[in-house]
Amino acid sequence: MPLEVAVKDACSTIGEGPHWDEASQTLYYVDIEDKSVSRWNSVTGGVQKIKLEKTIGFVIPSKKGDVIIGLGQTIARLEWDTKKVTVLHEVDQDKSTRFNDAKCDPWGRIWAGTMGLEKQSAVVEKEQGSLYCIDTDGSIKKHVDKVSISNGLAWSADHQTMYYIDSIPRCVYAFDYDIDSGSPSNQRIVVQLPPDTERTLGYPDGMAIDSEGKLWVACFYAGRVARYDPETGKQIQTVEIPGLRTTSVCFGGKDYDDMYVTCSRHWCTLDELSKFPLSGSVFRVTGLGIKGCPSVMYEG
Ligand SMILES: O=C(O)[C@H](O)[C@@H](O)[C@H](O)[C@H](O)CO
Ligand SMILES: [Zn+2]
Repeated sequence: MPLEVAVKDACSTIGEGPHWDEASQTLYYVDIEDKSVSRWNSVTGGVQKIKLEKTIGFVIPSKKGDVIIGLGQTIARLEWDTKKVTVLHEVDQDKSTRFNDAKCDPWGRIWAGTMGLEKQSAVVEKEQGSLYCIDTDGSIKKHVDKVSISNGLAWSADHQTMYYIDSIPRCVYAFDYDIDSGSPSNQRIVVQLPPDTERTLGYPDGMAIDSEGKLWVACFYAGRVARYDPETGKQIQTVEIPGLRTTSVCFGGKDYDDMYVTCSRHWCTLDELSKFPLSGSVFRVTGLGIKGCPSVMYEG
């Protein structure tokens, strides 16, 4: 299936957190260690970038018209035009962590997780992170702790299941999900990558769900996005990506039939950069023949 570079050299460090904004036909993404957030206009090809003062783990547009960001250990609002940052919450004050990936549930609550600081890709002090929910009234609550690298999130179409990735145990978990209260329960493993395949099958990272309820998982160090059936835990399709450190995926474009993929350039070896010179770019995959689910904005 056709793959093209949507944004060349989009990120100099860890490209992450693609979020398709339908109204503006733009793609938001972050460059975590570059401390920047960008917005690429798919119609004009133009990119707007805002530099920040701390690492940025995610960006999610809100219904108020600003964006919510995971800035260091804080959740903040960023007004795009004025660049004004307002901190809403600070977490993990007794630990060395930072916010990483986040996603809204179908009701528009933000689920955002933290991770220990990396010295190298996927090298962290284990179980330092947590998963938080920021409700539409602005309140924050911790739901899961002892997370190593909090990553991809997705919800089933019937809203009854929440999927969640911790990259270090290399699994995708499922929880029963109560959409009315925003509470997950009954955690179980639905996909487990086999041991000793870290450099071939990679670490599961960002995730998106398609209209058939299948999970698309960015596989860091594997240069691919893998499609899994959460019912069987089996891989059913893969898309090769010319960036070994594939970090995340979302759907966008007309009818949500395009897939956008981010990857990292951070800590790439010279050998890796010569084999994968496009590391750090944002890719668009077309012709998949499936439809993805929209990115949900924050309703608060
Ligand atoms: O993209 C992310 O989520 C982290 O910020 C990354 O650093 C990688 O995930 C990690 O290194 C491999 O799992
Ligand atoms: Zn990630």
